[in-house]
Amino acid sequence: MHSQVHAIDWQQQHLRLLDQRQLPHQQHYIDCYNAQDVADAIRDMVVRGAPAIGIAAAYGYALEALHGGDLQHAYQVLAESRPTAVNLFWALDRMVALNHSSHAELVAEARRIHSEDIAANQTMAQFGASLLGEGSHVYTHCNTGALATGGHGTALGVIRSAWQDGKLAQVFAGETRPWLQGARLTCWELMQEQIPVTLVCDGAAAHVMKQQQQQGQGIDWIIVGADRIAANGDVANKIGTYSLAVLAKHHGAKLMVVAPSSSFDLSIANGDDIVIEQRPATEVTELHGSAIAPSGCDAANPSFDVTPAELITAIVCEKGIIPAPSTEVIASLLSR
Ligand SMILES: CSC[C@@H](O)[C@@H](O)C(=O)COP(=O)(O)O
Repeated sequence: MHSQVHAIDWQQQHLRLLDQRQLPHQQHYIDCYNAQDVADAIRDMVVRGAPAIGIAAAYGYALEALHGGDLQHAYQVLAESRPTAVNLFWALDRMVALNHSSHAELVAEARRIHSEDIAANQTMAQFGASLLGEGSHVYTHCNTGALATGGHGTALGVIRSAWQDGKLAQVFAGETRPWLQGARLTCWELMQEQIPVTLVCDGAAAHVMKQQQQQGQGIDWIIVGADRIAANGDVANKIGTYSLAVLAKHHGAKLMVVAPSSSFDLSIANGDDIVIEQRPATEVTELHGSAIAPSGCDAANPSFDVTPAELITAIVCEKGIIPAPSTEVIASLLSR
């Protein structure tokens, strides 16, 4: 692993979370002592990114046990924090399965969920990087790095590993309105490792792709993460991913989705049944607490969208590469 920040730090009796709302300008930490503290941190975006949300929730559940709290209540508040990332429910279910265990065993399980995620990221990164050719131009969206996971990252893990393999010419990072995870977090992570990144405002993606193509330096791969992958390979990810998938088709770019097996939800046949989180309108109508839209303006703020499987070139998880995702291939790979 590299010198990446620790977004989630277990401190024996409490959980320390890097407050991602304040990045890149301040590295401020928030201490959580029970499940409610962790649920608040997830809902308020202190910790975000599907795998990181799952890991934090597992620690939140363990904290409640450690301090003799009500585990049913812990499950409930954590499960209600954010609806789309299935990793949250996957991690909580793993904890509940150990309900009659000691608090030490619950803490150990949370730590296992954390370390398994880091290992999965390393494996996926190698698989994903193997798909890239020399001198690749890639485009990513939101933040899928060390901050969004146990460490290393999913899509950003592939980008990190491809850079180490000498395969990358340039990374383009979409800013990702309204929380600006791309601008604030992805550019920060990449610049710390001197990986060449150009920040692109969301509305400029089509133009940048056309321009790169005209210059003979077209985007080879769009590489993104996932919050929930349905049985047929439809992928819910940060709002704007679907637009990029459509653009990729028009501009001859391939689309790679990188996510651990904990992001798959085989109980959902296709993406239509994935619950899309709607966040407050003020996140769109205000910037840093100042109004940018007329007072009383209505705003839609879906946090995620669903990209149909047919637009995805490959899904990469720690169990392998799924080219042209379909229900059959996904079921077969995940059962290994
Ligand atoms: C490895 S993170 C994968 C996804 O969780 C990521 O792309 C994303 O959409 C994060 O959304 P966020 O709202 O910041 O939690």
